Amino acid sequence: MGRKVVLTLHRNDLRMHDNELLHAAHDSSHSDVTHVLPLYVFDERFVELSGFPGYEREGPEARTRLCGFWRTGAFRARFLVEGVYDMRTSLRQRGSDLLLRFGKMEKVTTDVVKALIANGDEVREVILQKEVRTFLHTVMDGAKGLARQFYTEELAIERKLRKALREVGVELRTFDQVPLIHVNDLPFAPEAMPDVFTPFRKRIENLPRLGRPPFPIPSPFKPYPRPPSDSQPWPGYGAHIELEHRGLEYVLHCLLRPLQDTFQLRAGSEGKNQKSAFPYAGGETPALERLEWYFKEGNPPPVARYKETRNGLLGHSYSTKLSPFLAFGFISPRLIVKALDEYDEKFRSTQNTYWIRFELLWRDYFLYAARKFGSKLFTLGGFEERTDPKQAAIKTQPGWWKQWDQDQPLVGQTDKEQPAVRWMQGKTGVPFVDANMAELRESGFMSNRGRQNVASFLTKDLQIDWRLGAEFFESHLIDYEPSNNWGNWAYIAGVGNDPRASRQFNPVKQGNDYDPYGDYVRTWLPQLSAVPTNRIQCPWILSDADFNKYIPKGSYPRKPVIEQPGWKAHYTRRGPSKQGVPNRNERAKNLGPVILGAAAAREQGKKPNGVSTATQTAGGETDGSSRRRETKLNGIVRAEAKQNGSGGGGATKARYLE
Ligand SMILES: Cc1cc2nc3c(=O)[nH]c(=O)nc-3n(C[C@H](O)[C@H](O)[C@H](O)COP(=O)(O)OP(=O)(O)OC[C@H]3O[C@@H](n4cnc5c(N)ncnc54)[C@H](O)[C@@H]3O)c2cc1C
Repeated sequence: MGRKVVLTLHRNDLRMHDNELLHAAHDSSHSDVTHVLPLYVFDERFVELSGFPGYEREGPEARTRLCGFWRTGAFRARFLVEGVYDMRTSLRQRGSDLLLRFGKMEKVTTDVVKALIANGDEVREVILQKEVRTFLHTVMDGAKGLARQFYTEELAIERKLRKALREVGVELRTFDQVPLIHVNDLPFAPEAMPDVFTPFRKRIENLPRLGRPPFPIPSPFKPYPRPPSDSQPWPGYGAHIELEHRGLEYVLHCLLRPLQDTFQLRAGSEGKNQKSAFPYAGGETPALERLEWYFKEGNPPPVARYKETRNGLLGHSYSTKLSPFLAFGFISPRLIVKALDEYDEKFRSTQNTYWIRFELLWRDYFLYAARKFGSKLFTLGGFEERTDPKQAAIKTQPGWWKQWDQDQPLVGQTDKEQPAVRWMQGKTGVPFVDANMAELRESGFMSNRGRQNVASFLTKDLQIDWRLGAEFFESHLIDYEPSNNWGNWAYIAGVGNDPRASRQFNPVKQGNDYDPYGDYVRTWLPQLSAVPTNRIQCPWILSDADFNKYIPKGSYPRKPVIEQPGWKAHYTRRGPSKQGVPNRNERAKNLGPVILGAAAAREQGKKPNGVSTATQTAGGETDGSSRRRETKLNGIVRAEAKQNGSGGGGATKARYLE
């Protein structure tokens, strides 16, 4: 008699705990199912597969759309492979397995289903995690007055898969399990969610509970359907017997092989950087170890200091470091909330746990905002094209953003490279920015504080198209998640949902505040090790003699790529500057028509209003430090972020925060 099989197709849900796919495949509605086949497909659209001998790609290389960076850089590729093999081990320990294949997800899956059917098996259904951005998006075409519909990339793939499976008589079932708050539990229709974070958060916080309880791990596991014979394995690239046996290192080697180009260091190919703030391997096992360590190790455990340490830069203990695990679904957000609840219960303290929940709501906020605004997540004018079309029109005028001229070859001299290139290389000459970029390039991680600073520097100081930054992060970050990355970038660039679009960071002040002894800069820019602490954030003000004395020749730019007047007050650390010229996003709010004129002038090759574009953001500074008001609500300490490091979202009267 043929086997009755359910196929669970895994993407960013590579875990045993709280996995609705595995739960559904084993639950009572499938009591007559005899086998479960878990499948993972390395999809050529997201990960470059040309390093596998004999692999024939169907589509183009897995590169980002605008800048052509590898979509999955070396650190994330390693992290992913580690996680996939970790899940495979866990499944094998339970008598199951994980089938690994390479290609296009919809094609590979359908081929496996066909092979099962040809073998006389009955395929009951294929189960898949629904990605949040799986929806149809309607856009009005202004010129033609027509409504045009776009598929998100995820929806396009899901539709193709559903169609191909239907043709062989098999249904696809999807489950929503990426956000903490299930879509059906939202206190508003997803398309009517509040545009701004604070009202979104407040509505969610009024729910009776934050997220559903996690699903248990199925026990026992239904057996894995072995192929008819070793000589006839399940189809698809990867069926090759050698690949099956060579394992993780071989797969990794093939994935890393093509990932060498100008801005991609040999990152990841040599394993973990000892200095990294994220020293973990990928997978559910390390994720659970981290959770355990963070919530239980020591008395009190690290979670007890989250609020005070979350803006740290060095070492792994300063924040939860759960984002990379969340991005691949190695850990479920509901399990994190369970750990938070248990901690609250045990220690009767909600101070720190509140702030972790708060941050997790930022994650949900960006996930749902991406769903609401669809393709606007990736457009130059961002969400603002829908929320404030007039502002968006100003900010999408030609000349508003500078571009990276990719045809211009590298000149090999730092101070002559294009500003975009200096930013990517971590050679802007502004140590706090460069140290963060070095950390990203050499470890695949960067703190939230660092991300805000380098993003602000690229978009507000250098005025470069923010999508370059988003794509660079997409390529390099191990915790890359589309909605959270692009949403945060748009937010900082002033085209997202930040009610205060003028948010701008002063990297000298930020360096003084968050790296007061220069330890962080010295860790990632060892060539600056000998620079005295009072000059470590602004080495350009050293005399020539001192610069040459402290910094090895040619190892660091003599001058920063840009110097803002507002930084000067912080060279001598006299405290925060009160002066400031509004940055251009602020001007866009107040002086839209003037800037429109300026943009037009720039297009004609003139300097707008006699001001060079480089100085238009002069003086703007945002510290981003916490200004929180804590109130008691329902017996729980709640905190209002007037302005917080991750973009508190609350309106504030101060133009520049100290
Ligand atoms: C320009 C920019 C790009 C970013 N790109 C990503 C990305 O691709 N993927 C990603 O997961 N996060 C991204 N973030 C958000 C944030 O920087 C990281 O989630 C955070 O640094 C991860 O470290 P952690 O897990 O120790 O965070 P913690 O401080 O411990 O926070 C706990 C969790 O809350 C969530 N969280 C915290 N801050 C934010 C935030 N600002 N937005 C959304 N969720 C948040 C994360 O899931 C995080 O794991 C980006 C932020 C900026 C400014």
